[in-house]
Amino acid sequence: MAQAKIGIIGGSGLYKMDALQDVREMNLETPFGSPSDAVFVGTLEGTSVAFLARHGRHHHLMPTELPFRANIYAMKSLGVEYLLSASAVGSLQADVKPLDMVVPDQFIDRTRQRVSTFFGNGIVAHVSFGEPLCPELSQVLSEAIASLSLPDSSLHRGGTYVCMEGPAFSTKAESNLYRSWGGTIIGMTNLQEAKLAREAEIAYATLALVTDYDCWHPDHDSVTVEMVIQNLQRNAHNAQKVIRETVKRLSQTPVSSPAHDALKYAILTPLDQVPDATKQSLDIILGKYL
Ligand SMILES: CSC[C@H]1O[C@H](OP(=O)(O)O)[C@H](O)[C@@H]1O
Ligand SMILES: Nc1ncnc2[nH]cnc12
Repeated sequence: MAQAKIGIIGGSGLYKMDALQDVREMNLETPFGSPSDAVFVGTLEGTSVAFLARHGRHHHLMPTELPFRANIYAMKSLGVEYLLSASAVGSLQADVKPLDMVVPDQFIDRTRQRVSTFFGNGIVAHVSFGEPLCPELSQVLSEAIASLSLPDSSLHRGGTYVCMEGPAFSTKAESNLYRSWGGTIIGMTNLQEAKLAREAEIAYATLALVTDYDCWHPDHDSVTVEMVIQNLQRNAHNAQKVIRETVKRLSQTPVSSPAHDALKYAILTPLDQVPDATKQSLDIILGKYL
């Protein structure tokens, strides 16, 4: 039976959910290794949710080192159908200010060293990714933010999240290039999660918390970790409020997401041709098609 239909991945500055009650700490193993940390399953707004600190509770994992597959697989194994990511981002646009919140609807992938698929080893699948973030879940998240009327924080619905490799921040030339491409915000983590969540048929949406103007803005200092953490600390309480409100709304009115059937027409390899070991390691993801 599902332990939690809603999952939360907390990024920089969001290492635990304060309001989570009756918490169980679950140390999960997956065919793709261990997740970033234990998954905390508990009750939020009367609903069972699973929380994972993306970089570990002591922030010991770099973006490049994140066990993305294990993290998404662990969420899937708990029965998660909706996954909310809370992430720190830099702004690439003047009207997107530090402390604002963005619910992006697109990505540009500038990563170079990451595995972003569960497939291979005898099974080929190509999921649709034209709408990389779930529009329905993003809508619930946006409505939750808007309903809270947070002071000092504007909501931006839609926008392009540029996902870079890191760990060093961008050069000015890169930052300006991303601006010229129409990028709205920049971060280092969400693209792989969104792809893997899609392959695992989990609806995924991002609450992007703006912490800085990266390094392009002539009137603002270039991003530093200190700046990111300071602004996140100012915003952490609001982020938790938004997550609680989203969970409340989602549990009252669950949305149906195209992501929940993402594999229906995506798998090219006849399943009776897939090696047993591969079938076994993808059991939780392929289950309903086997
Ligand atoms: C601490 S600044 C850079 C760091 O913050 C963001 O992390 P997350 O997406 O997990 O909130 C960014 O992607 C970098 O990993
Ligand atoms: N400017 C920036 N670039 C990449 N990741 C970030 N996370 C927060 N601010 C960032």
